[in-house]
Amino acid sequence: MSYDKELDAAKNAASLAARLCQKVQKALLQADVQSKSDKSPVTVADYGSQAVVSVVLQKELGSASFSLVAEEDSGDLRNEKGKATLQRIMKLVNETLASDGTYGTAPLSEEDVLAAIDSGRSEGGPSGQHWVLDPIDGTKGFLRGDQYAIALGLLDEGKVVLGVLSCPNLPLSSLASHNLQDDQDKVGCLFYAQVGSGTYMQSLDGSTPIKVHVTDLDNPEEASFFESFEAAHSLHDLSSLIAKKLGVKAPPVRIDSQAKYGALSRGDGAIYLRFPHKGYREKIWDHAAGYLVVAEAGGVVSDAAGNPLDFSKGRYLDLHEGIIVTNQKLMPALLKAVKESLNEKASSL
Ligand SMILES: Nc1ncnc2c1ncn2[C@@H]1O[C@H](COP(=O)(O)OS(=O)(=O)O)[C@@H](OP(=O)(O)O)[C@H]1O
Ligand SMILES: [Mg+2]
Ligand SMILES: [Mg+2]
Ligand SMILES: [Mg+2]
Repeated sequence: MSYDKELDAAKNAASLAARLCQKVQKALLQADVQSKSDKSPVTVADYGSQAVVSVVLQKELGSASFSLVAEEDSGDLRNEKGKATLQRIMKLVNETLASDGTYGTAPLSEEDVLAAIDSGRSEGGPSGQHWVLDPIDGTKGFLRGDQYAIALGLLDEGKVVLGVLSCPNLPLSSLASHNLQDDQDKVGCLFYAQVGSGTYMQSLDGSTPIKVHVTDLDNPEEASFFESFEAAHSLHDLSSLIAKKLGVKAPPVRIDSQAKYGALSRGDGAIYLRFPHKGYREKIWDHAAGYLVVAEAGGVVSDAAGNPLDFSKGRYLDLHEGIIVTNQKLMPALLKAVKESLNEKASSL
């Protein structure tokens, strides 16, 4: 089965949402940032991006059987306190849709915007098609002016069949060769993958796509690894123990969001390690798009016991301990190092 039509719609949606996010990141006001009930930050751009993606997908593909599993909901925007924020989101969404020329025929009302955000309340699951969206993955990175991604996947019968990652701040050239002082380096990458068809990257302003591959490195000593920028999101001590066991010499590359999956898919680094603190449950929108982008580029994504990720269980992923990503050659050694490190950690408690 081909998902070409869905892929075109997803690329449009994720690119347009990036336009909205870039505009907000350039002129971020304190008033644009709110705290959710779990204390994590959310901005007008998270809500606006979710609304834009929902509207574009439904305009392109119809709304009859549309199902979207997405991170944000409109709860905090429906009370008195949220009124001004909602106004700002509506303005942003309408300006963004109008800037494209294709989607902005009639401006959306406040109710339309709330409904577009809330279309993301689907529970997903093992049957039928469900879009999976993180409107801004790495909100903390977004607030710092660092990396973030608009991550959009499509599930069909419980399997990820499309993955699109829009990374507005990721340099087009490899992070491995990237000179952070060199602000001439162009940024803004769009990664996309369709199951069975490989992974491609183009610039967000529409350059010719190039096919990308994970690294073919087989010596762990030459590998470098990615992990979360935020220590609260992943156990940095544990990844450093794993890296030491593998003989990795390079220091960790800490960047926010699924930009890590994008960077890995083009071989900027060889390994991604993610070990959340005890009790945290991973959500499918934090991994669905990134997973396919890496898998179609020849990489392997699994939990810490080597099991494949199962996106068919609803909004959450059930995992053993954490998520590890690398190429096929390095995976056996990585799994061994992970197992030994987890055992050491358990016996030291
Ligand atoms: N405690 C905890 N543990 C693990 N993960 C958490 C935790 N809290 C949040 N999150 C999720 O992390 C998402 C951000 O992705 P990363 O961890 O890759 O980026 S970062 O480097 O930490 O910024 C982030 O995604 P966004 O909310 O979309 O930014 C969260 O879903
Ligand atoms: Mg996220
Ligand atoms: Mg998010
Ligand atoms: Mg969030």
